[in-house]
Amino acid sequence: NCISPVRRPCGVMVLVNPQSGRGQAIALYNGHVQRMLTEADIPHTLFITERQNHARDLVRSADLTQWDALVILSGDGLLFEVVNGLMERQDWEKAIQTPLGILPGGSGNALAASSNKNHLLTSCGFLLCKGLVSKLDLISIRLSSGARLFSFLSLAWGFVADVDIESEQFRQIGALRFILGTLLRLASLRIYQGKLAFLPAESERGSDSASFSPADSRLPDHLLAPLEQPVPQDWTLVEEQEFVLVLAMFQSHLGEDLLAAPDARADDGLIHLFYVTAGISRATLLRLFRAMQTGTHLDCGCAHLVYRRARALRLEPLSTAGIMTVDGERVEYGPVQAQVHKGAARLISACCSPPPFPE
Ligand SMILES: Nc1ncnc2c1ncn2[C@@H]1O[C@H](COP(=O)(O)OP(=O)(O)OP(=O)(O)O)[C@@H](O)[C@H]1O
Repeated sequence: NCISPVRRPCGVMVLVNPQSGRGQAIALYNGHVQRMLTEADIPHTLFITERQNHARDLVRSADLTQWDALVILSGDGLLFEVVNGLMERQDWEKAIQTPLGILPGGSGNALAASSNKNHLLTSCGFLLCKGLVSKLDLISIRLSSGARLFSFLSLAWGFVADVDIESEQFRQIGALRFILGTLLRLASLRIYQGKLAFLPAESERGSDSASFSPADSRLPDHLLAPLEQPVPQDWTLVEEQEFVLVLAMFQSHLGEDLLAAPDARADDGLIHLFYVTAGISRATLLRLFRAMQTGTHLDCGCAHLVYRRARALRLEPLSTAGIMTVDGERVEYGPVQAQVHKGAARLISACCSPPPFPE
């Protein structure tokens, strides 16, 4: 699915979050990344983020004619800011075509792991130097307040979202925080009540309900009906209303070592929807997460785990408070819906074969 190499020599904006992961991103830049980019003759400028939303503000106002690629040395959270900053620009249509690169510096690094066979910093840096660009799906997320976000990774509610956010207090131990968080949440396993509906991927027609917010012309969500109306008739309503987790994946990896949706590709135009219904035992849930490390959780024969491919979904929690995450970042809690926009952004990744230019 490779569409073109980045023009070379090119100017690269490298955004580093000094707080990401175990706070080693600057050291990674000084130790590895700077040398690789210099050796590959890639002119670049370092921007160190000073606060939340700094990267979002930077790319929203940047003169993008100066930059041929935006590279994030951080976790998925910083890329989430960059994607949304680009989509908030007047010239969003052109801006979102700027190739994006990710060098793993966070504790999750799911996109870096999804787009690379060997998800080491070095292999990501190597890809960046090769400059192969492929398409990346963006998922439009509508929150009940009317806010709209663009996601490239995941939407989570229940167990996974709780672990992600509750384990932030253990940030100092890096990716181990997810294991610790999982064990703690398993010990006090909860049931989450809500309604789930989705448009199956195989549905040919696609909903013809009125599209959203005529005022917002960015990537119109033609599959979604307004939240206060019922979902369109060709959607599937999930009978169960008691869940342990609902997880919509847009990439293969939920974390560096969690292959949640083995078949997912960056631009497959699909939402890989997983949900686990109430009644699952702690031991089985733990087994599922262990199997997810090798992407074999669907082979466990667990009747509580359901997997569907979708193009859009709606989730309506029945509780008024809780945790919901988009790309691992906490978002406002409440009814939410999502629709995939195939290949709307561009990613520097390993999924190009063969290389379009001689090495
Ligand atoms: N200088 C900073 N100080 C504090 N927070 C920052 C700073 N720069 C960025 N942030 C915020 O830190 C949050 C986490 O960043 P990021 O996701 O990149 O790292 P991570 O959480 O370690 O990685 P992952 O998302 O893969 O777990 C983001 O919401 C981002 O806005």
